Amino acid sequence: MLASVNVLSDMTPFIVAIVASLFVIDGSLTVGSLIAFFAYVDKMRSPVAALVNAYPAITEGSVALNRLFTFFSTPQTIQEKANPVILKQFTHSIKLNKVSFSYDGKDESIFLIVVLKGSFVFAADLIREIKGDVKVDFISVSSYSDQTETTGKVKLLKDLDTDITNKNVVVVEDIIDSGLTLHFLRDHLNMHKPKQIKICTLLDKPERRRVELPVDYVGFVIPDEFIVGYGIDFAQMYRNLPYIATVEEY
Ligand SMILES: O=P(O)(O)OC[C@H]1O[C@H](OP(=O)(O)OP(=O)(O)O)[C@H](O)[C@@H]1O
Ligand code: HPA
Repeated sequence: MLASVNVLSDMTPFIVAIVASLFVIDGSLTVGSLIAFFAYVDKMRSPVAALVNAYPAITEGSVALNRLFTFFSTPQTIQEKANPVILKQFTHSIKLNKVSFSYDGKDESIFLIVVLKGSFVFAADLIREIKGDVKVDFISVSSYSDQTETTGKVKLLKDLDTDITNKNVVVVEDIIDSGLTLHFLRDHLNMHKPKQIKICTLLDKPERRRVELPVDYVGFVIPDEFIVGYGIDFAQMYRNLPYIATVEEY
């Protein structure tokens, strides 16, 4: 439609020139009138051409407006409580002591694989307590979306950058809940043929386990509560809390 209007508008001067020339030959139109008419036609054509050229910008604008309306009319998925409790300032801190990992009793160098995002605070504290050779890489997975229940689908967002073939790997997790994340990760990492994989987690919630998963190093076994703080989130919030807290009523 737009193209045909454009073509028609471009062809107008030619059509007018041909028809008017025939009138001039015929004697029913003077050359002066033809020139004046030609000038008028061009003036009428310009606004139509400008409108046609502006059409893509108008369409883009209406799509953008539509998106804005959709954004403003989307209901909030996380409802704030009417009277939220303000958390008091905590003075406690988390301190890791006497950290060591062993592989078949041998003192070999290790390769830490930090599972983003939740483990970044724990891993930062952990790695500074490790004596001896240690290398680190990051892998990013997600399965909780903005809710307190796993979606059951683990999405790999970022793979390792380094080759771990024949390496002594320690996977560093913040929390193990259903176990689905580490189950997926263990299978994924095994494809790279490491020498051994050990699993280290700050928190373990065994009551919620959906799959069997041997865990080698556990900081704390915790009850079935939703945890936030120290890198751990609820809908991407609260990772900055310097302590570990539980979310009520979920
Ligand atoms: O044992 P699971 O039930 O699988 O749960 C554990 C996983 O859930 C959290 O990650 P999340 O998907 O929330 O991503 P995040 O680390 O980026 O917060 C947490 O950091 C673990 O990786
Ligand atoms: N808190 C935050 N993220 C989580 C949890 C939790 O208790 N369990 C699994 N992912």
